[in-house]
Amino acid sequence: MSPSCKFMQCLQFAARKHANQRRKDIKQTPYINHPINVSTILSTEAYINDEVVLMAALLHDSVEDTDTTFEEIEEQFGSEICDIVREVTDDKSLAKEERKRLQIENAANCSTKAKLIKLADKLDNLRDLQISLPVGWQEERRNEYFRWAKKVIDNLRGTNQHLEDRLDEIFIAVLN
Ligand SMILES: Nc1nc2c(ncn2[C@@H]2O[C@H](COP(=O)(O)OP(=O)(O)O)[C@@H](OP(=O)(O)OP(=O)(O)O)[C@H]2O)c(=O)[nH]1
Ligand SMILES: [Mn+2]
Repeated sequence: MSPSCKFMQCLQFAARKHANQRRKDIKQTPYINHPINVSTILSTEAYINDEVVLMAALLHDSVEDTDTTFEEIEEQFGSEICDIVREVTDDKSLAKEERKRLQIENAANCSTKAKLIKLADKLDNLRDLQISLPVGWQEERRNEYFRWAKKVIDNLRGTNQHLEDRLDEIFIAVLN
């Protein structure tokens, strides 16, 4: 199976939008590696072949973290993908504590497609955290992220056993 023309355009769009952004690690990894990882995890580890999900994964942080608007996404990639991106986008106008609380509270009410992206997003972030501490973070902040992520994941269960198993392996290794 080869990726569709639409999928490749989506990859280009996400790469352009995240072009000047870096991850928080010491190596300043290009940010686009993370949306690519999330889409790849869904394809290779969760066995998802629905391109709507794989494309929404590429776009999942574009509105939250770049100048991308939902209107742009809807115009370029359609309303179904746009609605999924909307579901996985935090409202940055809210205080961080409130955003984190809402992720836990709203997780169970998401669509299955949005839940898949949330599972893969957390899995990639937790893997990064296992490898290294983001610049400026102390050990306690990493532990707090692990504890919070488990609360979000606990409200997403029953969505994809492959991803939930990978996440549980991490929680067993890092939480007591
Ligand atoms: N582990 C890790 N995370 C990094 C790194 N660079 C950037 N991030 C991003 O940081 C976010 C987690 O950090 P927080 O302090 O909790 O959130 P904040 O950036 O919104 O303030 C994640 O956002 P997110 O994808 O929107 O997910 P989430 O906020 O739903 O967890 C993650 O993608 C890195 O090097 N390692
Ligand atoms: Mn993300």
